[in-house]
Amino acid sequence: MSSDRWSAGVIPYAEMGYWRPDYQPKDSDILAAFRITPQQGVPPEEAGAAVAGESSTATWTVVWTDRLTSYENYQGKCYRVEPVPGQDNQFIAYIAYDLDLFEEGSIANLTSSIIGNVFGFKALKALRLEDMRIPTHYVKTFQGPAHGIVMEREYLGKFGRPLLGATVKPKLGLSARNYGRVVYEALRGGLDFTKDDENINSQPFMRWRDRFLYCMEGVNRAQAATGEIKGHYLNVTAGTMEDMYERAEFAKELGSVIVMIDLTIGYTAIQSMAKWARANGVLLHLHRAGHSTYTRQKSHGVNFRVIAKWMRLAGVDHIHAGTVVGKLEGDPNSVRGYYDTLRLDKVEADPVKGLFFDQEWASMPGTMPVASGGIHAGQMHQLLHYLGEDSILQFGGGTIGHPMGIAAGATANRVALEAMIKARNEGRDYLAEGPDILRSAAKHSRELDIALSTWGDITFTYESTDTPDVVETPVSV
Ligand SMILES: O=C(COP(=O)(O)O)[C@H](O)[C@H](O)COP(=O)(O)O
Ligand SMILES: [Mg+2]
Repeated sequence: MSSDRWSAGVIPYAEMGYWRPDYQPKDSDILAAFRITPQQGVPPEEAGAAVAGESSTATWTVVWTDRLTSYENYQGKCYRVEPVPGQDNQFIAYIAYDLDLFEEGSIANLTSSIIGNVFGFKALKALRLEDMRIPTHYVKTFQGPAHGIVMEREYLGKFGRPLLGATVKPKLGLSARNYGRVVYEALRGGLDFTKDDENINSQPFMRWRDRFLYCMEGVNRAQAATGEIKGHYLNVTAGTMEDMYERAEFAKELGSVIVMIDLTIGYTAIQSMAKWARANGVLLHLHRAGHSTYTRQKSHGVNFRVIAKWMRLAGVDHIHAGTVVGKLEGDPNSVRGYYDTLRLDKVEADPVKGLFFDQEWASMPGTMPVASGGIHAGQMHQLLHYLGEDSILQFGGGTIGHPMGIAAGATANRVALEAMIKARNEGRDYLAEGPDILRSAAKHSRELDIALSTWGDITFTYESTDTPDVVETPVSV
């Protein structure tokens, strides 16, 4: 390293040792891929070095106290910068961080480094964290999903098909008793779960305790009517940890198999609830409320695949991860990448799916991805094809908006799903034959017939904002 490093004043980050094209990342390093858009006149290597510096040890000027540390170990090292195909001023900067920089088992600590200050850097026009490689050394310091996909299926006694759910609508305003009726109708009609919406917490029109009581009455009656285990995601999101624990304890006391939290509660609160969920044998559902404020734009923010990784480490059993075909953002290839990240034990780097690194989960259980937002029974073949069997398909409007009522909406979804699973198990090309499979199932189900005639033509075909840079073949849905 040049002795100029110790000249007083401001010297480029690259010369301070944060640009290290010779560096070979270690197996135990935490790796990050950032999309950088430098300001005019800032060389990409300097921009990458600045991100490496500010997200690890550096400040804007030389400090003599570096000499009191083994600073070369603690420095983040930008080891590669590549131009993004088709973009004249975007680069992917790869940065390696030594494991020593991070506290074990803390998403808060990991993120305070990696996304702490760097996104406000004046020398960058925009910055996006595209992906991270979490070494197994660090994976093993996290609890991971409170129960995981396998255990959830065993608790529920439900195998071989996606699970079905519905978000109670309208989002706000129902009284506790009317709310409980929606839960009952949807569950007895054939769904496995119903769900509080992200913004249902404890408002004046329906306090949490009343909601919990009426929802659990609905769950219990539906279980008795169908002989199946049913659940309602009781949203315990609240202003303080104490309130969340109180609500979760009450949910458990009433026999709920699942509670729910919103991403807005913060990483530490999520990890605390995951610990609680494992200790108490209650499944933990996470709604990614708020994520699009920073995940959606391609040049700035944090890609959802990184949030998915952090949340699997943090320990949630369910996470909303996109539908491909529904009303909200979700490019098919990117969504495949998120689902792989959440479910597989070993995920291979794949630029088509936007996955920059191999990721080993070292037997950490999987998190169940939840598809929710503008989906309906007429899309069942596509949902099964894109999202696979270990997923939860959630139809809010697509259950509660059924002209024959809520239970009929639920039945339409269940019949459509079972017809599709049967076709798949018989080896049919269910994606191509999907509409026919649904139409013949509808001959025996008036509920499905009406669902198809009401929503069959509804599609949300808009261009995706967030797509991987390398696209296999354009997929039309
Ligand atoms: O209320 C809904 C869906 O309602 P509906 O089924 O009536 O459209 C969920 O909050 C969103 O799907 C969340 O989005 P995401 O799952 O993408 O985070
Ligand atoms: Mg919602």
